[in-house]
Amino acid sequence: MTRAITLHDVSKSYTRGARVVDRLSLAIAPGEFLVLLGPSGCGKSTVLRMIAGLEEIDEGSLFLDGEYANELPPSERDMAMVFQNFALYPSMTSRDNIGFPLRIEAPGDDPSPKVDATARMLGIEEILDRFPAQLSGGERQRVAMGRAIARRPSAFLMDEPLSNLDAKLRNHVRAEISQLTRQLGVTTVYVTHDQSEAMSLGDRVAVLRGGVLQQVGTPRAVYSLPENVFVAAFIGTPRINLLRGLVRAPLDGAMTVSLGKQFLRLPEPLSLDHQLLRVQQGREVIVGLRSEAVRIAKPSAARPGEVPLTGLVEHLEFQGHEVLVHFNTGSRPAVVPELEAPRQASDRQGVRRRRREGGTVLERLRERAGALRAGADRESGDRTGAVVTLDGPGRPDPASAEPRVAGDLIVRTTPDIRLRHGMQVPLLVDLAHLFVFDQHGRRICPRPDRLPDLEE
Ligand SMILES: Nc1ncnc2c1ncn2[C@@H]1O[C@H](COP(=O)(O)OP(=O)(O)OP(=O)(O)O)[C@@H](O)[C@H]1O
Repeated sequence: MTRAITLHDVSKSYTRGARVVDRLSLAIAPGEFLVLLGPSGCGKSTVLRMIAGLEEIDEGSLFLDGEYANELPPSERDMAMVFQNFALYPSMTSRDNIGFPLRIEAPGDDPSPKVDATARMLGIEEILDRFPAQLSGGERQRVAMGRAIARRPSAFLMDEPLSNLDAKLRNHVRAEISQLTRQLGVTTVYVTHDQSEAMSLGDRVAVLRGGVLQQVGTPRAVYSLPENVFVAAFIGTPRINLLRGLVRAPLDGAMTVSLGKQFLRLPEPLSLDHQLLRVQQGREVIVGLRSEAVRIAKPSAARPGEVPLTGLVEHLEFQGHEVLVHFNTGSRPAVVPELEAPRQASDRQGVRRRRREGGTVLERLRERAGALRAGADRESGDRTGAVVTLDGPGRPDPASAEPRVAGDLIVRTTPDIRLRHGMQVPLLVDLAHLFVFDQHGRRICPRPDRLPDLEE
């Protein structure tokens, strides 16, 4: 039987003070493949270990198939864990490793039929008599999977199971895991910091940052409608272009989003999404353009909804089937500095120091928004908003956060377009793919489900 796993307002702190998981609520359906995604140190493994019963839940509740399970011992949860280091017993053959949980579960029973069936399913019959030291990384991971599935648990909990494999093997085993879990129809909770892994495996992806759930949705939804700038920047390759913009909405002229030296003119009649931007008049916003939102073409080739920009070629990344062109458009990139950062207490000092020095773009945006706002968000229960997102403890030196090559706008193009460093190139921006985030980093275009409070 496969199970429903529900977390309700679950929190956890290891030491007095900072919560590493902060009021997390998630409902995972029976048979669902849910990926917990987020940067290192955001609390993913802690959530998994709380579900497994290996870590105590400080506050909130865990329900398994609707039954309160906070105090249920791990052995009674009927779940199997797969770890990144495979955790095989070195002195046991693959056969014994796979059969080990079966022998614990039913001492005296011969585990061979189940071990053989599992090995057939994974295509590892040939290596059953070898020891872990005689196996490749991929084979070891398959044996570890075999051990997890042999006793047909009601849920799999996988903690970065592919991170010790090389890139090619990772893709291969990733496909196998997807196939296998779907075939078995067992609820799976899978932890990773690799967004492409999350997108390709998950029925749904839950994005965590600093222990706080930012968004949960299908891979398509989190990519196409990220709720805040953190999710937008964490998901998608190449990373979304984030530019500082200023909304101008004169009473007697066209509405524009200024990007420093150039601007995006919003076509009239204004769409509802663009009309709602009017309340941002005179305010700084963050403009998000995924690489597919911009193409290289002359203004005369513009289709409805496309507006012109120009860019100076600063760098070309040849990828074989495509080229990533880094343009300088004269705009200033907005930085999400904590994306890859582990939480570190010592970072707090750095935050204070950077605040005194003026801080990064988003720090300044956040400060303008006011610290009070963060408190208001917490009280009103809105903890996914980017005030919290941008105000977290994990804040490394912005310079080291994301090595960005020169250029503020990355555009994908086919390799047959001949471009050279220093060329000025006409671009068209498809406003149907325009994202705008407010000072708090929350998405305001396309409009969020909940319309923003006009008093904010
Ligand atoms: N046993 C522990 N005692 C104290 N702090 C811990 C313990 N385990 C984890 N932490 C801290 O809790 C935070 C969350 O850790 P966790 O392992 O859940 O994150 P993660 O998102 O899985 O990270 P990674 O991807 O690097 O494994 C980190 O700051 C970590 O240092």
